[in-house]
Amino acid sequence: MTDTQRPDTVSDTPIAATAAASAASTAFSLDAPAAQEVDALIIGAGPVGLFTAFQLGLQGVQAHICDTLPVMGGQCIELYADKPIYDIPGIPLCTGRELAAKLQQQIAPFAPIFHPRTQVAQVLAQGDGRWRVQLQGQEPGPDGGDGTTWLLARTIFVTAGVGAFVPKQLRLPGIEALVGRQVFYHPDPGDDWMAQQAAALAASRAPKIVVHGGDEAAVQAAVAAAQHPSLAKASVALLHRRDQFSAPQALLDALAALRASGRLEVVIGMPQSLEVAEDGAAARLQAMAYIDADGQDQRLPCDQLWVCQGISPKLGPLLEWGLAIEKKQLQVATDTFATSATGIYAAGDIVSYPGKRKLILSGFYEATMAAMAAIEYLRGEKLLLEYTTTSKRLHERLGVSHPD
Ligand SMILES: Cc1cc2nc3c(=O)[nH]c(=O)nc-3n(C[C@H](O)[C@H](O)[C@H](O)COP(=O)(O)OP(=O)(O)OC[C@H]3O[C@@H](n4cnc5c(N)ncnc54)[C@H](O)[C@@H]3O)c2cc1C
Repeated sequence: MTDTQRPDTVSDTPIAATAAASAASTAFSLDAPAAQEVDALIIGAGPVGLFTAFQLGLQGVQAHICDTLPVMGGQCIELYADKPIYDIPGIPLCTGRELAAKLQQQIAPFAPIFHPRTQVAQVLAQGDGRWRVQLQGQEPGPDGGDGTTWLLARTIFVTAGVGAFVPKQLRLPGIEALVGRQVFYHPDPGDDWMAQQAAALAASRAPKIVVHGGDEAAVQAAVAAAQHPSLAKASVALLHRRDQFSAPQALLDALAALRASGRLEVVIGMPQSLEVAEDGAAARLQAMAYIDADGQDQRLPCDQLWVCQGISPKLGPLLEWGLAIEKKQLQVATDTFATSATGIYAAGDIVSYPGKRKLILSGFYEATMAAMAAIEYLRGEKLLLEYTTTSKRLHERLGVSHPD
């Protein structure tokens, strides 16, 4: 089910209202934007969200997965990518990064659709039992729109962990209007993104990129900008409050080499304000004012500002969707992992029930129970237990050979 349709004859109701909702009490939204129909949306691509996609895939359901992070893995990638995990059954030792990679390998046969750098902003009940979900991109979309996608989901799985990992904002007057055009939070310094920035800077004879931050992401972005061939004519400055950076030694060595060669300048200071010129209808960033280590006002010319001040989890809009919550945890039934709203399930660190343990192992169990309950809800019939060892149907879905 992947058709795009305009659900302009169905009603939008906040989740909280659905328990008591009658058709008459709902507000019709005649100008609702087009939405893509999906069977399952997973909110959060941490280990539990990924295993939910696996269990759904085994049952023939292709999931959509969204996350505010650019990559899958949740806490495993964001908080302890290179630290060891010893308590995943059957895997005596792996790092957070390796577990995330193995889970992605496991779900690959089911080709789930990943929406990176996307936060779920709204979940609205429809009169027909489905959920209309607003996915808000962090940057404008390629079509020049505001980066919003709408999905019409039959089931939703909230595997939001400790909250959406979102970049810490740089609080300077006027910065919001520049985000996605000249200001980027925690950019993904891959080839495609670099090429996009090179194209955006092509009109400038001597473009200037300023990276702000002192952690691994900041050093990585500055080194990548200085080394990338498509940005060869851009000057690169790394602005931080002190001349000390926290990153793996190989990255620090690369930074030192680029500084020594003059390709990259480290600027010590604290941002104060942005210098913006009117350029037709749009404001255009020209420079940043900062205070240097001696307390003096300084000016740093700047065509692009890449802000890497760290990432922190925020539960954000999730708390306002109207699902039953206690102490910022979703309440679930332990036989189905259904939430208080029909068709919405939850698993992993975001849920609470008597005896809950915040472990990946528990999350995998909860994800399995939730996916199976959702399949029964979608099909309206009991799900037969099949083993991946012996089931011909499961082998076909996994794309592996079945011994007849
Ligand atoms: C330092 C450390 C070490 C740990 N070591 C272990 C260990 O050894 N063994 C173990 O079992 N557990 C360990 N844990 C705990 C384990 O990491 C968590 O139990 C696990 O990550 C929970 O998985 P999850 O998928 O529920 O949530 P998360 O991993 O938190 O993933 C949730 C994802 O949802 C996204 N998200 C949230 N809200 C939204 C939204 N509205 N829109 C879009 N995306 C959203 C977030 O960005 C995030 O990527 C450790 C935790 C830490 C911090």
